[in-house]
Amino acid sequence: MLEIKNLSKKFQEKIIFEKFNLLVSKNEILAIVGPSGGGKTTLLRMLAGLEPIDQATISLNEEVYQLENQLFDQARFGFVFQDFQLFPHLSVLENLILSPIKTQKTTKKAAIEKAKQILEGLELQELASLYPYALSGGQKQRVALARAMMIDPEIICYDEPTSALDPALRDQVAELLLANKKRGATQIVVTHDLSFAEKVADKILQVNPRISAD
Ligand SMILES: Nc1ncnc2c1ncn2[C@@H]1O[C@H](COP(=O)(O)OP(=O)(O)OP(=O)(O)O)[C@@H](O)[C@H]1O
Repeated sequence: MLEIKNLSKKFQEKIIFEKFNLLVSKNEILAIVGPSGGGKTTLLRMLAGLEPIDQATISLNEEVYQLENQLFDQARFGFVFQDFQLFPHLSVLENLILSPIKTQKTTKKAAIEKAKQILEGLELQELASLYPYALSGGQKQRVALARAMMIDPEIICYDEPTSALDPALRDQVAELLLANKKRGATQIVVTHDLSFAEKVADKILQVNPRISAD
């Protein structure tokens, strides 16, 4: 269970979050929707430790994180950002195996085996030796999803995971999220796509309905 209480965040004088609360239970999929500029990406960036949090109480399975020490245990989180953040100098397979080898001391052989399995599940096995520049936007998006799953994170956060995909591939991503749920993952998905949210989510949370695009 991930719980965020009384989160505040400002950029200069602009209030993005004020006393914002979020609760996602183990195994749940929470969809976060809201207007452009409402703070959805900022929320994920704060969880990823990429953006400082002004104030909040955040706990994961009742264990409270000390924000001032940046004690987020990133090995328990997986993130798929909108710009995918694939390493350009590494092949698809190398992109997938880097983190488990570095952070979890998985053997290269085991990591490759797992990567192949995950790629197959997403029908991406043909892409294993390609470099990111040779992939389409939708392929990069699904490789980023595959990479996030390599470390079996407890919480997986996705920023607009279907934005580059046609309807058939959107369905594939929906199935992937549901399969991750079966595996025990807790998931947070930021999306503009309400029908996708309704299809996969247990709960839908509206962020900052008052704030409109700037
Ligand atoms: N580093 C920053 N410095 C100043 N303002 C920022 C910064 N990052 C984001 N903002 C502002 O914070 C607000 C929230 O941005 P954010 O990208 O989180 O919104 P969003 O809900 O993800 O929007 P979209 O749906 O368009 O992706 C916007 O007004 C944005 O301009």
